[in-house]
This record gives sequence, structure tokens and C-alpha cells, in this order.
Amino acid sequence: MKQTPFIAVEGAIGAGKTTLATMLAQEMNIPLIKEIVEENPFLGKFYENIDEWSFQLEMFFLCNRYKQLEDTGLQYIANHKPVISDYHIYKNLIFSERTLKGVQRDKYRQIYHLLTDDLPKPDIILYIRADLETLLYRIKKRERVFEQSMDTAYLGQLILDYEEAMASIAINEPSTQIITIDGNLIDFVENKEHFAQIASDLKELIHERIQHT
Ligand SMILES: Nc1ncnc2c1ncn2[C@@H]1O[C@H](COP(=O)(O)OP(=O)(O)O)[C@@H](O)[C@H]1O
Ligand SMILES: Nc1nc2c(ncn2[C@H]2C[C@H](O)[C@@H](COP(=O)(O)O)O2)c(=O)[nH]1
Repeated sequence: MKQTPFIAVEGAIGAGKTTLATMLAQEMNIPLIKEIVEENPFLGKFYENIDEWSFQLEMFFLCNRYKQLEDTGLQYIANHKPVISDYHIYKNLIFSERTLKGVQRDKYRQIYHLLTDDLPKPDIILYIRADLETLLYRIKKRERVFEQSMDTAYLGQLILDYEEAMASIAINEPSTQIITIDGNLIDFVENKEHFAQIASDLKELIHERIQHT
């Protein structure tokens, strides 16, 4: 029985994942699973020297998300309670394939699959697609000090990596439904109608899934 969905919001850095996931959790009165950012001890160091800090950072994100999703499975999914997260676990591979090299990348891949292959995967992904200009604007607006010197080539590459990742999930996880949101045009922060449309589309999709279960 799969009547209550696990929803994940995804998109490159600054696309609006946390904002949208928080708004939807509130609107739908469902729990929000949020990734750890400010408390991450390696993020600032990583942006100063990616080669030096990438393995520690990727492992930190992986272990945190593993624990969160393990708990989410036990607390919510096993009990058929809907839940929304501001990430998909696959995000770890999107980043690590760019930031790690050689033996570290090979080892990380193995650990990633060992830890995550049997974790609960989202039924629905809301993918916010946004271009470099939009992301840079939002990263600036968010004012996290360590992100302000981010290499635009790194962010530009991540945009392409996200596109590839969503296409790969669509093929390899056909039971996952992906709703793509145009993050350049849709302003769910300032425009109430835009947000209402996203929420209504999502509720309709959930309703359809229940009907077909
Ligand atoms: N659709 C949007 N329109 C305008 N501003 C947005 C939009 N989505 C997010 N923002 C703003 O952009 C910044 C980054 O959003 P955030 O949700 O933290 O992104 P992410 O979690 O994807 O990194 C925040 O300051 C947020 O208020
Ligand atoms: N190298 C990695 N960086 C990551 C990962 N997950 C998040 N991040 C970075 C990107 C942002 O600076 C910050 C918050 O992420 P948002 O996408 O929520 O803005 O953390 C990762 O797995 N690897």
C-alpha cells in the first residue's frame, strides 16, 4: 500500500528548494525534512579550497542525509504518513561526481550505494529548474558569507549535472514522478497565485496516485 507520498524538492544551489518545501509543508500540514547547512563544519572550508575539503564535506552530507532518511522511513513512510524533504539523496552523487577525484571518488561511490540503495526514495520530485543568472541573484540575496565567492563555472556545471540527474532518475526510477517548475518565471515567494498553482498541482497528483493505488 503506497497511499501517502514522500515528496522531495530538488534543484541547484539557490533554486528555492528550502523555501518551497517549507511553504508546502505548512500549506499541506505535513512534516518537513530539512538538510543541515549552517551547522556543517566543512562548508566554509570547502568553498575556500574544494580539493582539500571535498571528501570530508561529501561524507558529512552523506552521513547526515542517511540518518535523516533512515529516521524518515521509520517514523513516517513505514506508517504511511506523508512527508516532504528539501533534497533527494541522489544529490550526493551529483555533487561528489564533480568535487571528488580518483580513489576518493571510487570509494565514495561504493559507500554511497552501500548506505543509500535501500533507503526510501521519493514518490514525487518537484524539480526547480533555474538558470545561472537567477541562481546567482538568489545566492546573493540569501547572504551566506561562504557562498558569495562561489565559482560561477562550478554553479554552471551543477545546473547541467542536475538536468542530467533528473533525466537519469526519470529513466531509472520510473515510479518517481517529476514535476518541473520554471524557477526563472515562477515566483512562489512573491506571487501567491504562483504558489497556489504549485500546491494545487501537487495535491491533484497525490489524489490521482491514491486513486490508482
Ligand atoms: N521563486 C523565487 N522567487 C524569488 N526568490 C526566491 C524564490 N525561491 C527562492 N527565493 C529566494 O532565494 C534564496 C534562496 O532560496 P533557498 O530556498 O534557500 O534555495 P535552495 O534551498 O534551493 O538553495 C532565498 O533568499 C529565497 O527567499
Ligand atoms: N559539495 C556539496 N555541496 C553541497 C551538497 N549539498 C549541499 N551543498 C552545498 C550547496 C550550498 O552551498 C549549501 C546548501 O545547499 P542548497 O542546495 O540547499 O543551497 O550546501 C553536497 O552534497 N555536496
